[in-house]
Amino acid sequence: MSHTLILLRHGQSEWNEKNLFTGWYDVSLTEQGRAEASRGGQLLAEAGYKPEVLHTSLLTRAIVTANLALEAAGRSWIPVNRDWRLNERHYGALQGKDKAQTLAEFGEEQFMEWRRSYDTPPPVLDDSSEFSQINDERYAALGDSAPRTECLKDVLERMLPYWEENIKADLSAGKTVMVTAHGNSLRALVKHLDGISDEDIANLNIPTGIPLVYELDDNFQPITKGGTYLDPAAAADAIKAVANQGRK
Ligand SMILES: O=C(O)[C@@H](CO)OP(=O)(O)O
Repeated sequence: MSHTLILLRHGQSEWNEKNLFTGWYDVSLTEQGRAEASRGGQLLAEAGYKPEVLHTSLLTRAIVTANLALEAAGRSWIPVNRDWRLNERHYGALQGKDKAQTLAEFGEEQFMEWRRSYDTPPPVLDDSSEFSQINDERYAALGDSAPRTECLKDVLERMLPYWEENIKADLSAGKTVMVTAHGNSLRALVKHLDGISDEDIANLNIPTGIPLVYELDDNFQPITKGGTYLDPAAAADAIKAVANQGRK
């Protein structure tokens, strides 16, 4: 039996538009982001996909994207699970910083190390920062283990238990699963699914608002490596734009 997994990165957020490192900071979608989310749902409906259960992060931009996409697909009624393990990577002390300014200040190598290396986290974010989530009630259960910065490896390690215990369980039950999450939490999941090396994952970028569909075999291995974007031409352009963020 094959399994259908739909990955959807949230639509353009207010801080994507402003070119700021976002991480766990909770921002809303722009009008463009809302339109991308609805179009993502239309693409699903046109291709005949019917999500039966939704998993999202605890961040508004993913939640609103899922709501808009499911509404457009006529599937607003499906059960929902939300978990911090699907959150964007905590961007540490870079949260709230301008990407172009950070590139200019620290140079290409350090900038890319922080953005795309597998195992180098940015400096930790101080709990007293206006960009900290340390007193946010939605993470209260994490206590002192709540992250103050994360590299992609950290994201993979905290996301995998959720994949194993929650998402795979729904897929095993024969459900079409939609996961609405973030650039880096989805990069971590795709790295795991496609077996991408620690080096090569630096070159993988995920566009906003375009569904990426994986058909998985009995062993949860992708039948088509890399999955299938429902609008491949738009995805290719948007992937380039994400890769080039921070550059004029
Ligand atoms: O700022 C962020 O949280 C992420 C996603 O928007 O950015 P980047 O693509 O630079 O990892």
